[in-house]
Amino acid sequence: MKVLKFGGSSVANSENIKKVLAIVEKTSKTSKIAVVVSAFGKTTNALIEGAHLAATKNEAYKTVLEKLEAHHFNVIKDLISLENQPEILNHAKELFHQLATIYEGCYLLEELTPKTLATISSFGELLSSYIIAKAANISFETGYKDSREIIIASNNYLNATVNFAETNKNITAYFSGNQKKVTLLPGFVAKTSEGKTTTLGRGGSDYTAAIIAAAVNADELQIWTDVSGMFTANPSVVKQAFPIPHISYHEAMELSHFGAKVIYPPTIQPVLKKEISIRIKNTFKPEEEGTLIAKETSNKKPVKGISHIENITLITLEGSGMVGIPGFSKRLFEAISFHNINIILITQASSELSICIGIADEDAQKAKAVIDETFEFEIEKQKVNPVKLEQDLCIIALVGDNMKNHQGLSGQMFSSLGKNNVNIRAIAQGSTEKNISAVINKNDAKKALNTLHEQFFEEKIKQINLFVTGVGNVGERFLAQLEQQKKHLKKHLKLNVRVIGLSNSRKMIFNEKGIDLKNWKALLENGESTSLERFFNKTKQCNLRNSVFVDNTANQAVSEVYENYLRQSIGVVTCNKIACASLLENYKTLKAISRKYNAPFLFETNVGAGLPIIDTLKNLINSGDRVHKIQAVLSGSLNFVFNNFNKNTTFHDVVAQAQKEGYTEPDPKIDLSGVDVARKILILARESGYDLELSDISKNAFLPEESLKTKNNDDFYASLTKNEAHFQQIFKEANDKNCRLKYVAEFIDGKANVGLQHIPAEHPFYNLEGSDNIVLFFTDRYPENPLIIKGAGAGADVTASGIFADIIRTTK
Ligand SMILES: Nc1ncnc2c1ncn2[C@@H]1O[C@H](COP(=O)(O)OP(=O)(O)O)[C@@H](O)[C@H]1O
Ligand SMILES: N[C@@H](CC(=O)OP(=O)(O)O)C(=O)O
Repeated sequence: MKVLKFGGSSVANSENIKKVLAIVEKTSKTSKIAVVVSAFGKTTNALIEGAHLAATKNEAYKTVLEKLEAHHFNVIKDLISLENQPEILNHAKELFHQLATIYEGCYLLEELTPKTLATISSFGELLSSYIIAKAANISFETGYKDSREIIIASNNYLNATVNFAETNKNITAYFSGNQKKVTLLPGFVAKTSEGKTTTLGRGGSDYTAAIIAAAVNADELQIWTDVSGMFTANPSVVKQAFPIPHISYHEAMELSHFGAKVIYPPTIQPVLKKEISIRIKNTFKPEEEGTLIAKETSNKKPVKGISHIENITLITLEGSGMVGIPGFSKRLFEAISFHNINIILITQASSELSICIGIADEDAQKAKAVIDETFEFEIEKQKVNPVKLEQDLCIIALVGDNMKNHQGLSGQMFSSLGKNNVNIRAIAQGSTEKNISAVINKNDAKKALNTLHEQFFEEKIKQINLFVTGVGNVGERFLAQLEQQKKHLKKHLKLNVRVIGLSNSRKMIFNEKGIDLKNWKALLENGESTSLERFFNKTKQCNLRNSVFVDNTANQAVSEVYENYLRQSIGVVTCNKIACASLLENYKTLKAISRKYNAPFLFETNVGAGLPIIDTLKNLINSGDRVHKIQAVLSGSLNFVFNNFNKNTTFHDVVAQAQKEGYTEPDPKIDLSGVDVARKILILARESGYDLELSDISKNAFLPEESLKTKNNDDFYASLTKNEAHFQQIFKEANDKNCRLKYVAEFIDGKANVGLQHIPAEHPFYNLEGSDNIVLFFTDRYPENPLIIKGAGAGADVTASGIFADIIRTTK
């Protein structure tokens, strides 16, 4: 014999019930079966809500009742042919009439006892089982048995304890005398020995099915629900979660205790003793295998699943008077259990200075009152502090029988949470090591579950969540490259890089599933208005793991918000040089915060666009080398300008061309004044370990004073035209000596300067083409022949590729 249980979601409406009937009919062809059904989805909640409304003198209970009645009548009309409807509708009407009378009693008396609430809740299953049994009978012979006649339980009405001796006798007697292939029974409900209706606790239909399965020694217990098995994590929170094919009783119990709702924890007890296997199946995808729960599993993976319980309060009892005095914990636990408060987690510091327990939020105030009363004397004598409550928490737990045989799992768990700025308030690990639990803030639950899932189940694909600001030349190219490389990154680097937030100076858009990069322009145009603060707040709210803020602007204000991101453990990748070239103190603070919060701060594109200059320098320094001298041509735009400027061109036109090709900063004066090059050599000096300010760098300006003083691009260009003779003179002086003009940056033994130089033909800078950059590092290991890096040092495409490389570096 097999026992099949269909949950509320499986019988939520007539369409679903038809699917259930098909499964029942098919299974009954090969085995005798008992079918346990829950109330139609959400009915129990509605019944309870109606009861509370009635007892608080709120007439809205009538609306709840009307809606329930209408839904049940509609299901009957959908499933049963017209001529058979009257009998069934009449019986349902009779049940609703009884329910209305009980509600009215609560309304008049303004009272709701657990006994009355249990009776009210039982109507969901009584109605559903009756209707489904009648519908089934149309196609195949189906018996019906009211579970209250066979399951006997205590008068703890909302969470009754089963009398197994009586119950098992009743069940075996009933089924041995019943030859029907299919018998339908309501879940959740039972009767006390005095004959009163009682219930087995929320989710108790699973328990009904398990009790029957154990009593009849069933071949299998099948739990049919709306997901294809027990998942590695709650699939509605962790999209990447997948069904666990095979899991042990203990693992399933731990997971369900810690919130994996697919089965109700006590379910396992009766079937475990008899070693009856449980199969979790999906009513809507019956062809999928689901999860098999049995005594042993062949799957030796240490972590089988991750689950969480929401709405937890931590209660801490602490005080110096507790040290070395036996009996404190005993008194605490006795007081708590006497008041029927369930303890979910316990931790005690080995110093014995504090005991900390985790309980459901709804019990918090009661628990505080009980504990304060129990320790009234000690609190008055200041041996123990008044109880401390911390709310809005949740528990996350790693579960697996085999965790005990693997070292370092808790280390991995806590370090990956720490890296993603998830603050851990308490931890507990059972001595059986089947479960490692952590108490964290409720708002971090989604991030924590996804982080742990990635760590323990998705070694292969890592998700990177980008928040990108700036969609100018560089930003646009970056988004295009990302779209183009998406598949490659997934396949070869196992990275799933998604843009979650995107903004320009006016608008922003967010999509937690990832913005469609084929269509970002139109989406952004229709986005909401933005500010740096709003973009940051929204990013913070998303609270996603592996988050990176990408600055593709050259904007001062944007460079001033990096610290906010880093403090949230959100990495920063930027091509904007302003932050790293700002005051030394600020640069050092950003670096320190990046280290403290474990958030990468990467700016490879600050020098030489996509060329690996800063990364190479870091590798030299980290491996113990020392930089003595740097000589470099670091301005792609100035190089382009002086490579193309001669007596046949005008300085104005060449600069305009450089800007058009995307080599200059948005304000070309930043390049031509030498400020941009000064910033770059400053960053290289700082990365080499020298404490320099921008003001320490001497600049040999070649622009006339008048051009330097202009306030906008138009005036700047006009001044270039006006001073054409000055620029031609500069060219002529170099040309007359057979030299080329290069804007050179130098750093020698702690001092830096930038300026235009005459470069002779034999010098390595002489043949530097187009917008190329070159850097010569003279170090302990490269004293005579420098380490040279050379290549295109400006342009949107190469800069975007440098940003790209930094984003990949954040994952290392
Ligand atoms: N680890 C998990 N695996 C599968 N489902 C889970 C898990 N954790 C939580 N759930 C949730 O449990 C739901 C099924 O439980 P429930 O709503 O009680 O079903 P039913 O209506 O069949 O009784 C799923 O839809 C899913 O959202
Ligand atoms: N209907 C009851 C019992 C039950 O087990 O329901 P479900 O199978 O839908 O979780 C409840 O909601 O608690």
